[in-house]
Amino acid sequence: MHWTPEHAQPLNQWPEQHLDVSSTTPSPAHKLELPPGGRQRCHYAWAHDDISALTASNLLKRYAEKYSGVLDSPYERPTLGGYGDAAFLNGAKGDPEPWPGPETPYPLASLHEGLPGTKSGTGGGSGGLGGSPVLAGNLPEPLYAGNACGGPSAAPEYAAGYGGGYLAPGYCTQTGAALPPPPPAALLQPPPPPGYGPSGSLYNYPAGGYAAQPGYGTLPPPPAPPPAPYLTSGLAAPTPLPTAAPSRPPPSSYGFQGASEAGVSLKRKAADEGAEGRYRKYAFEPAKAPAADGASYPAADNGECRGNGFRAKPPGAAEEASGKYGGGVPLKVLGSPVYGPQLEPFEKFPERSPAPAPRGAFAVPSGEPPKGVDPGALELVTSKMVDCGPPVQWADVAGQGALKAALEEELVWPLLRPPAYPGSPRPPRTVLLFGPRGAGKALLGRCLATQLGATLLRLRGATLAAPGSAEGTRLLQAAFAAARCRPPAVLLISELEALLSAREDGTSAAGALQAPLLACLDGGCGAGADGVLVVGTTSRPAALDEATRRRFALRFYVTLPDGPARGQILQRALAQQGCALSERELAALVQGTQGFSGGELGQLCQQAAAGAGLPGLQRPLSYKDLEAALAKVGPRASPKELDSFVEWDKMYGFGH
Ligand SMILES: Nc1ncnc2c1ncn2[C@@H]1O[C@H](COP(=O)(O)OP(=O)(O)OP(=O)(O)O)[C@@H](O)[C@H]1O
Ligand SMILES: [Mg+2]
Repeated sequence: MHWTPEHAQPLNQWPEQHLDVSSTTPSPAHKLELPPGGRQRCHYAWAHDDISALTASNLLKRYAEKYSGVLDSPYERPTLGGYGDAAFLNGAKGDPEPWPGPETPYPLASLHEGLPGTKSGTGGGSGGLGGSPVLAGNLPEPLYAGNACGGPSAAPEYAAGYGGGYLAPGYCTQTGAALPPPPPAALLQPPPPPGYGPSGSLYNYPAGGYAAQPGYGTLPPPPAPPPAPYLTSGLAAPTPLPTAAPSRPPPSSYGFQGASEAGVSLKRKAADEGAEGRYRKYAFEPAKAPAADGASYPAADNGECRGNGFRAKPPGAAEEASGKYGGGVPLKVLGSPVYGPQLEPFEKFPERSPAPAPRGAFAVPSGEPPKGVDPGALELVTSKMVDCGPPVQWADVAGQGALKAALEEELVWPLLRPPAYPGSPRPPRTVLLFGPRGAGKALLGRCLATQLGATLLRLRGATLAAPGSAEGTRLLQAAFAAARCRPPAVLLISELEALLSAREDGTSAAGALQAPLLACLDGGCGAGADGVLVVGTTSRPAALDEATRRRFALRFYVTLPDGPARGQILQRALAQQGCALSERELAALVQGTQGFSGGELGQLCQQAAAGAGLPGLQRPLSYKDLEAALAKVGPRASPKELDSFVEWDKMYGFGH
């Protein structure tokens, strides 16, 4: 090829032209244009194709020697820029200075990274010699094998070394005269020294890539990286970090109130690491198989039910715990040893323990029905209000990573641990969970009971305050008393706001319930006793007056589920209906259910099933059914309402 005036391009356009390395003589028409900053020496390679066979052979020999020298040198080499001929790749020869032009110098990676077959296979093909985009971007592709543009293949002798691995895609537009063929690949890439076998791998990736993570949003496993032939087989390859979550350090004290905001927020951030981080146990677990009888909750069996999802066994019946509870440990010695003596078969009012448990532990036995409590109401509470649902683990609550971590750190741990020293601060016994309806407040209350190994008693504010319910006060007091009789106990009062504000028409007993509630929260009905945790939930925190608000030592905002959490809740709900959506359909559904609470997502699935005529219809639920249901079920919480939660949280919440 002869030089033509079309090569007389300004320097800044020069990289658009192709480059021949067969000559070191600059063309007279290649005017030197000094970029800003000045460049003292600059030579251009000049293309021509009329060199003799002898010259060509000499050139080939020269470059072969040069590059075989490079390849034979130790692995830790400087970048090409350090070599005398670094500019070979940038179009200028013998200039070791970085390119001082207006653009930043082209990054020159280590030559090893650019060589075909090394680990830099992810650079979109631009990781060729030195990874120089100039070179890669201007080589006329038709010369090289592996040309995605369909150009003629390279001469067979170059195909192996120039397999197109370093050609970035998109060079099809370069149809100019071809460069002289590059030197044979065999010369540029001598056989690796012994031990540098192509099978050597830099990282311990599994051959087939990593398995997809369970749960929503599973992505296809990442492709295994290309082999790294430059590692000797004897070299110890870096090992991926261990996947087991490190054990969490115990809290240094019970001073939850004094925890600094910064420290708390850092802990919360760590909690958001979800399944991959140290809070792995908070990861949502796939749907559990429904009970054999179809009931989601085992039938209440008051003789055995402790209200925390666990059934106490007769003495001596050692039930092997599942892996979750520590293999080989009988189920009845759950969690902290503090609960060992209490996790015995429940009797209605167990005898007071002769040896009182240490003060401050959550499980101080009492067992005596308090005086002044209506026995009938107590009996009613005991038989009707003890929740015998299945245990709820942290992983059963989708999302809410930071909140779950906060509850565990601020509530569960302090309650489970004995006091650090006599007179140390008493752990909190009251917590308020507020947030939109169906956000999972009650679910978290049940989870707390499970974590504490506690009996769960449930009260609904709206039921107690129902018009005509003169029993409200008696039931409320009895519930507190019953909780005290069955320590450790969690008393879950949902719709708390219903107990507080009397209706204007006077049909509600709500106003009358506020005083007994406050008295009970102050410990008058046993709530202050060790071993009872009161969990109040409300979707109208603004309705709480200051007196009530102050009674709750901790106040947490339960937010609506985010996208991944919605996906998990949906997947779980749909799996129970035998419906499996594709990933795309699920993603679309998650997108379409923004602002839905967990409860509303459950309603959506039920509506879809009802709309499709299930369960009579013998086909699985489809995406279309869900789309149709979306027209009927929507989010109830308005943006304004959500803003008010955020505001309230800022003012009175614990700010997890
Ligand atoms: N994060 C979640 N993960 C899994 N299920 C959830 C989640 N949030 C809500 N749900 C499900 O949604 C339903 C309603 O939840 P829950 O009763 O706990 O809401 P709530 O906040 O107490 O509502 P309300 O204010 O009406 O009392 C339950 O079936 C619960 O299992
Ligand atoms: Mg609720």
